[in-house]
Amino acid sequence: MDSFDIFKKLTKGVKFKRNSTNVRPNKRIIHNSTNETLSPLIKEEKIDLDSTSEEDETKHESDNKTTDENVESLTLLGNITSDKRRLKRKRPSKLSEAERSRTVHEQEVNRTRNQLRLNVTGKNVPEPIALFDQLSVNTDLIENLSRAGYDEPTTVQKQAITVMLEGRQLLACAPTGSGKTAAFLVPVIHHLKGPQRKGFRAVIVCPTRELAKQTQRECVRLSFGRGFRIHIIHKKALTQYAPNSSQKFDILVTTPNRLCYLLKQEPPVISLANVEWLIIDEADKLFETGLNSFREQLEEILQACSNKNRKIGMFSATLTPSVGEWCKENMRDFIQIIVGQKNSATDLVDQQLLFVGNEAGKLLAFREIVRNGIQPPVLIFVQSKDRAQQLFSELIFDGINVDAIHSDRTQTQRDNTVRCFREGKIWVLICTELMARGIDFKGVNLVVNYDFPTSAISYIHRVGRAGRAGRSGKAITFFTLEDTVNLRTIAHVIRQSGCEVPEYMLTIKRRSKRKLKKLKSRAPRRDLINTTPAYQLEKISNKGRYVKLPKEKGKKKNVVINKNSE
Ligand SMILES: Nc1ncnc2c1ncn2[C@@H]1O[C@H](COP(=O)(O)OP(=O)(O)OP(=O)(O)O)[C@@H](O)[C@H]1O
Repeated sequence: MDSFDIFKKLTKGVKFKRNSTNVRPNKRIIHNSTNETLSPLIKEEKIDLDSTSEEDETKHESDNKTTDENVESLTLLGNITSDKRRLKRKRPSKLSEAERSRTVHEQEVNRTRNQLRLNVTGKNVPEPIALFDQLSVNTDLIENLSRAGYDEPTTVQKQAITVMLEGRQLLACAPTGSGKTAAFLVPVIHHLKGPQRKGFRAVIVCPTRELAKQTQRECVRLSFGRGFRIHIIHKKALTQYAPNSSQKFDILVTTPNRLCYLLKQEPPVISLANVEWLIIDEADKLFETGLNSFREQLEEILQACSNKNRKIGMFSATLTPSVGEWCKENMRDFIQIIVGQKNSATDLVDQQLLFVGNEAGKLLAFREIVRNGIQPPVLIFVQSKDRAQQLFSELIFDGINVDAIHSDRTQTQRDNTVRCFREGKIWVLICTELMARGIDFKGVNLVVNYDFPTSAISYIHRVGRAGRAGRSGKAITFFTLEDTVNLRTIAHVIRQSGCEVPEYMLTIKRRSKRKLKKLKSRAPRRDLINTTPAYQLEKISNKGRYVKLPKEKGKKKNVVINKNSE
């Protein structure tokens, strides 16, 4: 007779009240006291706790009957113990062979998703692919991908393409530079098949014109041979639009403002009635506070896309709750994909925070970086167009091949600057937040946050201009005492992406939400970027903009002025 049998005899006829609430408090105490000799009842509770999480407690209580058969070791009558393992009686499986192999397959798919750090939510999510060849699309599309140098799909492409190919609506969040553009273009091109002269059948909305142009280029490249007419609304053409203008086009890539301008005309001069796919790129940017009107614009665009089979795809490297809420309200049965950790910076960029003391320290620090040698192309982010202009005036006198891009420059100037930077004619490009989102400059080696970003989201996108398509890069972020409000948050983002930050930064007192919100909407006031002595400056506006007085003849420095961009 073993201890279990003794236990059974001793407790014959006794009923244990498992649902009794006065047993519960014991659980926590017992969980921590491993070496105590406990009564069978209490010990049983201990084992139960070890094998479950708190969430499972309800389920667990109903399962108690089977668990007491699993008791591994019982302490009875002092030291009499039994270590006999009583095996759980197996119930004959009711699963059919087909069901069993389906379950095994589902487990394998889940394992693959875990390995890819792919988190999906939604009903009946299609499987991710491993190779482009596995896609059920025409071979010309695969050839175009291969011609673009895309040998293997990136993680977001592996899952998002299959989801959209099945006609499912999608909200996708994947790191900067991870190929989200092709992830939505491939299924859109597949669904549209070829030109039909039915007017726009796909609309892609981007926050800036630069990004819209880049997306249009990628669309042309990936749809090569299909003969699609891919359109961007040009400023000049805004006045020339007529209701039939858009009939000959298939795909529209646009900013929300221009599209809504045309939709608002009486009667509307653009028709979106045949749109099958509406893609919102950099979705959270368009939902940012301050750009509230985009919600209204989106309503307008949605109403204009009156085709009842219209599908929506939302993409970004960062997501805010408002985007998720909007999707729940407006996208029936959508699937959500998150690659890696939500709202994190790319781990391909080596990130560093540099204390520079004050404004003057920033210029010194940047000059030091240049003295130590930089590998172009380099992007420098400042917080305003005025500061972009001020920094440009300083660096141009250092003989650096530099240019600046911001919203005060004409569209032609902006286009030329981007082209010259892409072609390597400009080495250092000073920019504002305008260029932080989506812009894909090949091989940016260094991003300098000259002015501290006003939010973690802004930081993630700025830094993400380097380290794209699997390449590595570097980011240096200057900070002064004025920037400590946001320092802790950004230090955490840097640490999360695997880079080192001093311990004290992670423990700086958390700032109030109100302060962080205020900072997000308005960057701090900063001293002018200027090393020219005051006597050489003449104030020209009450906005704090200055011009340099002409230098005396013969004293001019040897300067490389970039004429390409003009
Ligand atoms: N499968 C692939 N293989 C190799 N390169 C790729 C692949 N897919 C995309 N790329 C390249 O990766 C770069 C980044 O792609 P893309 O601009 O689409 O990134 P993104 O995820 O949209 O970034 P962001 O969040 O900054 O907008 C581009 O240069 C693109 O050509």
